[in-house]
Amino acid sequence: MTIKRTDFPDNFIFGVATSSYQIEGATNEDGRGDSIWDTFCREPGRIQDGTGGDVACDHYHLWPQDLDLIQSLGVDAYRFSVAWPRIQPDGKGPVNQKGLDFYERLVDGMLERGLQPYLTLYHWDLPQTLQDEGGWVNRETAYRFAEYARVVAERLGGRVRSYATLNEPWCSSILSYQIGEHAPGLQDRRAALAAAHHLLLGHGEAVKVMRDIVPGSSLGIVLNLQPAYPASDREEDVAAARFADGTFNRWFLDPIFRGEYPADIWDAYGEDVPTVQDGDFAATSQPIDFLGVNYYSRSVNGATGNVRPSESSYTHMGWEVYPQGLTDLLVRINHDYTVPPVYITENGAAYPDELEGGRVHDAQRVEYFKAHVQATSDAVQQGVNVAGYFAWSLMDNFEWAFGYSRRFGMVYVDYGNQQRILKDSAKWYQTLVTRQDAGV
Ligand SMILES: OC[C@@H]1[C@@H](O)[C@H](O)[C@@H](O)c2nc(CNc3ccccc3)cn21
Repeated sequence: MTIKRTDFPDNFIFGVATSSYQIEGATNEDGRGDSIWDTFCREPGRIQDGTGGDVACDHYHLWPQDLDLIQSLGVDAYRFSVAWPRIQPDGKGPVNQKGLDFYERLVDGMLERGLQPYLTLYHWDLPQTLQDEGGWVNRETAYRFAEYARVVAERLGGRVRSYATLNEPWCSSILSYQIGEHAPGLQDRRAALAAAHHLLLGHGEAVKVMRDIVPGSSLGIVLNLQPAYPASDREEDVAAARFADGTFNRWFLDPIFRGEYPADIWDAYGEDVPTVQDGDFAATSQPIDFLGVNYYSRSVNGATGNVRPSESSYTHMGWEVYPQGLTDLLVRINHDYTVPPVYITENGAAYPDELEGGRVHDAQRVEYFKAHVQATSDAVQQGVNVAGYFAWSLMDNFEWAFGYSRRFGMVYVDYGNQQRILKDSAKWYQTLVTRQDAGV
């Protein structure tokens, strides 16, 4: 099998993705306020290597060369996120014009290079001042988010045609307020479920506001979805997989596409369920123009916990390489829900890359991308309306609780001198997207 660009529709978008906190640095520059990640990184023990996003890839200063790099790959689009604390340092009220100016220059730079901007409004960097008032557990934050969305849309609306409200509300709620591995690092399921609800409410309120400001633009949301497979056909394993699917996938898909929470999981959550007010589901489920799917791996669920199939290979994050899971996931959501066009907004892998003679031979990552681009094509062939694929990530960057110890980039970053070096995977992607018939 040789996956080729021509295996996809002519208007299929290939891109690369990043996020503000992971690449920008300049956390104290031009009026930017603190985010919850600046606070979290200062708390001892939170980040595996004790680092933070103060410098990261210094993209705030190196963005022209980084856009040149993206352009050199031959991709159609660039998925990036706007840092709320650069736009409203206190999360509400006064707007920081220098922050808006930065993103205006960045977007103009994309357009000048023929790159389509795919903007994400929120990729986890909540202004700390809002967290001081409860963060996403506070329903008011949903309304502050819609106000922030208005500010961005009013400034960039003439240039940007695609807006995702949230990146991965599961991570911004469950991982952050229940599991506690991400900022703000709380461990309270009731708080996490309230946060999840207010994130989805904020998504809905922001879409409502943006419909008037940027008519004709494509508005959507990005979910991390993970297909759950039972370890065996034993009833208890099947039940474990259904519960995992419910808490990870359906708890977010259902309020967006069905205007309700899944009854089985609602019952399982008992008294921890969120307070739902009249009109909330009308907001969370209003029509959107695309669904972004971040896919990395699957889960294999047993009654006594997750299973790690011994015959599979695993990435540096310990995630199983399972490309079939992407096809299965896309076919399933296309069958179970009435979905708009789908973008794979993130897909990629971390491996312990070695710089050798100025080269990085990341053969495992090349194979990962080939297999998952093929899996995406398989879903298209099975009738799923997939409109694009964004590789995670353009370049190595701050990998949240893992700091800089995990490299996801197709471009290597030497943090000592901020040099960018194309890995073999970047070269493979370049041949794919520029129709040079990349071989398998
Ligand atoms: O971990 C790799 C990327 C991360 O760098 C992105 O900022 C984020 O959007 C992202 N989401 C996932 C998948 N979801 C996930 C699940 C468990 C823990 C952390 C992320 C992977 N990634």
